[in-house]
Amino acid sequence: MRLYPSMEDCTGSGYHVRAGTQHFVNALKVDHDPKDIDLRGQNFELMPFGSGRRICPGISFAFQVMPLTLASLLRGFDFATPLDELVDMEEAKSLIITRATPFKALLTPHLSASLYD
Ligand code: HEM
Repeated sequence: MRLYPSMEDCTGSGYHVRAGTQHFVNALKVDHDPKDIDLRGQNFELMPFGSGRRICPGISFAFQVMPLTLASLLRGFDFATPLDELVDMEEAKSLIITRATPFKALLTPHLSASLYD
């Protein structure tokens, strides 16, 4: 989605970065009450939208739409795992956090069929 990736060497905060360098932010997990975590990229604990100058420009739109989307899904469907097993939260070894086993969910409509048109 990045419109203008940096194609040349550049300098930021005193660091010289060569063109083509892959850059990863090392987000440290600090134990805070989840409701105190700022998702707008301010405190580096959880940055689903990135941070700084290149932070996701869709962030405000996403904040408006996500609760409605989630509420609609929860209102319209029962969620379960295929064999009713607990969700396996084991993490795979990777640069970013991914699941060791893919997450599978079974959604069952629980409202009258006409409401899903
Ligand atoms: C839950 C929803 C979303 C999440 C979690 C998300 C996450 C992200 C992340 C992590 C980045 C990279 C930021 C960085 O490099 O520092 C990004 C970039 C971007 N996002 Fe989103 N995004 C979401 C929704 C949206 C929406 C709704 C739009 C547009 C309507 C959008 C448009 C963009 C664009 C254009 C960029 C590139 C910005 C740039 O490179 O300067 N995103 N997003």
